[in-house]
Amino acid sequence: MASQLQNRLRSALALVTGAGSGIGRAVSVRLAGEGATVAACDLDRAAAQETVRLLGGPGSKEGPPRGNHAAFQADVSEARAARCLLEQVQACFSRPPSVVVSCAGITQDEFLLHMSEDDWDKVIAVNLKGTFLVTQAAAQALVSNGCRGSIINISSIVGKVGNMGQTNYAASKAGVIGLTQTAARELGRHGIRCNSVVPGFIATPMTQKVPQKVVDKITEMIPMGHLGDPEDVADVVAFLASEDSGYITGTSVEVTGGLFM
Ligand SMILES: CCCCCCCCCCCCC[C@@H](O)CC(=O)SCCNC(=O)CCNC(=O)[C@H](O)C(C)(C)COP(=O)(O)OP(=O)(O)OC[C@H]1O[C@@H](n2cnc3c(N)ncnc32)[C@H](O)[C@@H]1OP(=O)(O)O
Ligand SMILES: NC(=O)c1ccc[n+]([C@@H]2O[C@H](COP(=O)([O-])OP(=O)(O)OC[C@H]3O[C@@H](n4cnc5c(N)ncnc54)[C@H](O)[C@@H]3O)[C@@H](O)[C@H]2O)c1
Repeated sequence: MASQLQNRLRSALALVTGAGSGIGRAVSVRLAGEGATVAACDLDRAAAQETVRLLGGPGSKEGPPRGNHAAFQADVSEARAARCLLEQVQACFSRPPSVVVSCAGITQDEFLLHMSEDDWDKVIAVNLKGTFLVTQAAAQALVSNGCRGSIINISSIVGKVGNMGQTNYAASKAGVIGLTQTAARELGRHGIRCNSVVPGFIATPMTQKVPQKVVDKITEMIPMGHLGDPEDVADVVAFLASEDSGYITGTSVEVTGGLFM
């Protein structure tokens, strides 16, 4: 990483949900690499703790701790858990997170004709309601403390163009964009920016579940010819977290290799 970026986020406290895997872990590593203190949250406590270890946090084998990073366990789809998460982060660091990245997400893919109500409910609960709950709790904490901030919500290109087998997921990710745009309209006066990142096909455990024939079909459609890496998404998240994007809010930034440009 260029040296001038190594301290770009030195004063930031960043809450990252879904930090235990894939894009959320890459985001945590990148923000910490730019000087942020990271509150790594995941449904899977051990996975969040592993991310903190990778950051050189408490209990790290990566040499002396670099920063006071900390792991938190929460199910973002539960209102009480989301509120408690923000309370715990503020109690731990004596301030609200100035950067909030909602990466927590799931898929429960099935064709519309066969999709169960439970498949629908689970995906909406985590991907859309979970993003709402974390965004709301974080915004309440920032506004009540008179703090500025940057909220970054991870949507998907599927939320813009749809995808076979993903009526639930596509609806959730389209909703994330609308939620984030509305939050941007309401929170701008408080100095809180809200933006969506819209990844395409990124090589993570989530996409490892996709049938290979589908992966092959989609990959052929990508102008850059290959899946993206979680770090490609983290690059954009770090920009939106920083003052280098200080006049950007309400946008959705695609990270797709040109898929559906
Ligand atoms: C031609 C491609 C058009 C692409 C349009 C939009 C592409 C957007 C790509 C971006 C992806 C990134 C998403 C990101 O946010 C992270 C994720 O969400 S990762 C999960 C993505 N999930 C999927 O793409 C769904 C994959 N499909 C499945 O899991 C299964 O097919 C399932 C829906 C569970 C149904 O399983 P079942 O066993 O009942 O059927 P088959 O798997 O045998 O499929 C039947 C035929 O349908 C074709 N198919 C299935 N899914 C897709 C798909 N997404 N795009 C295109 N074609 C699909 C499959 O190939 C079979 O075709 P054939 O009979 O010719 O073999
Ligand atoms: N991988 C892709 O191609 C892709 C593309 C576009 C968008 N996205 C989105 O990016 C985000 C991260 O996806 P990924 O590919 O890294 O997936 P991943 O499965 O590797 O990571 C998702 C993480 O979220 C956590 N999580 C799940 N449910 C949770 C809950 N209720 N509360 C808290 N944490 C929870 C999981 O434990 C996991 O650690 C998701 O929102 C996903 O929809 C992924």
